[in-house]
Amino acid sequence: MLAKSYPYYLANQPQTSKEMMDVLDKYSGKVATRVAVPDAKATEKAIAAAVKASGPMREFKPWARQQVLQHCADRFTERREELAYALCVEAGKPIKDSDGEVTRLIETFRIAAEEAVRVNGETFNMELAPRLNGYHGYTKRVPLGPVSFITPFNFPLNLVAHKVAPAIAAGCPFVLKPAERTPIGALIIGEVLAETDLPKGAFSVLNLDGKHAGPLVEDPRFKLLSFTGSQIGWDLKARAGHKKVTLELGGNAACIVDADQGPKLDHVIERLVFGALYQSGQSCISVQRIYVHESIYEEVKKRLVATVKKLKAGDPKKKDTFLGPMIDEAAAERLHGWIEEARKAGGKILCGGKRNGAMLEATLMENVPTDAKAHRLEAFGPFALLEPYRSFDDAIAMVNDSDFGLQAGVFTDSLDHAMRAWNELEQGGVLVNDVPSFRVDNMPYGGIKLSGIGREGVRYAIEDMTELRLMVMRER
Ligand SMILES: NC(=O)c1ccc[n+]([C@@H]2O[C@H](COP(=O)([O-])OP(=O)(O)OC[C@H]3O[C@@H](n4cnc5c(N)ncnc54)[C@H](O)[C@@H]3O)[C@@H](O)[C@H]2O)c1
Repeated sequence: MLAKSYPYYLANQPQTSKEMMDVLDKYSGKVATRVAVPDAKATEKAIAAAVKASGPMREFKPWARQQVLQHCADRFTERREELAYALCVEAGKPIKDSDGEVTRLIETFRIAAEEAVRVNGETFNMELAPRLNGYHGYTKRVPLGPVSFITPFNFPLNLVAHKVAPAIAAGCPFVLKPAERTPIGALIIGEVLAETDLPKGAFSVLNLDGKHAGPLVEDPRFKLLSFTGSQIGWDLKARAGHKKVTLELGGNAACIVDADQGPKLDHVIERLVFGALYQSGQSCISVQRIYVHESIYEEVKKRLVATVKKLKAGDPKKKDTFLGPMIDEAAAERLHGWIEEARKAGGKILCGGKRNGAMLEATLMENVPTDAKAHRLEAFGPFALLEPYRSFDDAIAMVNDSDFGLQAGVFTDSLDHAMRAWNELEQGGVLVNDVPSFRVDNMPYGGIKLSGIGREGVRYAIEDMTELRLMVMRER
């Protein structure tokens, strides 16, 4: 069950407001609950409180940060069902996947609890020449200070966790603006954080829409803006002034299926279907382009289509639903338009292609021209295209023919091809024998090209939220 309404959080405290925002059940389209919306004064108070909390957060020692993070992980475990249900309703995410996301929320906080006591510097030798005898160098990592976070709709818990948990581990006060279509996950995280003894002002969770989030981007009192979302991130970076900016943006991830899969093809098909269609393809590392060696192309195509046609679509609250709705009708309409455009330009629909409101059928296509939107832009929906390739050189070139570079996958038993993929694919990460849609929460995760700058994954986010401070000591 969801609460009737949810407060926002200002300087660790729940707040009501005259202005309320509806949150829709994404499957039924009905109002599921309402959230309190802060005004401009509250945003200013949240920033001032974060500035004031910088000192106390710095002094809030690693063991105390660890305890807070552990408490959160324990409370999320106790509230697992409620969290999964909230996600299922607010994001239309199938309940099994929602439960999986709660697991990742818990894991991310547990990883951060471990990392909180491992934020180390180094000792280095400065005696490089006789004139430097007796000099020693030491570094430690110090928190940056107040940081601002903006998160997208598609992982309302885990992408919030990837900012909030490292911030606590690093000792940075933060102001978070969750996606306005899916704020509930972040607000339950806020409710749990409010139970802890984090210093006053250490966190605020503000239910703002993009138009009212300007101060989180522009205010110079923030030392870092960490943004996950669409290409709008680049505009925000241009407005962010001198602060550090990390951007986790989208992609049109590709996967290569090399020749000679033999009996392993069963696993390849299962992973490709998952990678392309899991949570209706609304993942930044969803498989959008599948390049298959020509010797097995027809077989892979036949088996993919047969598997996709069996997937259960519909109510995300039902346990056996694989494919739920897209986030809203406009998103489904947009991708449906791209599919139609690709079809008219010579692409062939292998399965799916029809839309009913926010429900878009799982769609596979081939012969999609490389300049079609469905090929070049981020589909961010239940869609993938297939193309055969002749040589591994061709496959690498096809994957790299993209403005994005988040993750790519390659199924191969050839060590040479695996190494070539790792060396030559222009990506933040290369998955060998799995789909690019794979992520574990301690790995460095992020992209190049239009997919962003910086890496998340708890330890890497902590690096972004701290800076090195050097001490040089001379013996005398
Ligand atoms: N690389 C990653 O880790 C990753 C993970 C998940 C999603 N994504 C990307 O996120 C996108 C989907 O999410 P979305 O539709 O919520 O993205 P979005 O860019 O529309 O919204 C993301 C967030 O930015 C806010 N926002 C929008 N305009 C703003 C403005 N002018 N000023 C301040 N904030 C503003 C939104 O309110 C929301 O909170 C996809 O492109 C997806 O690939 C990337």
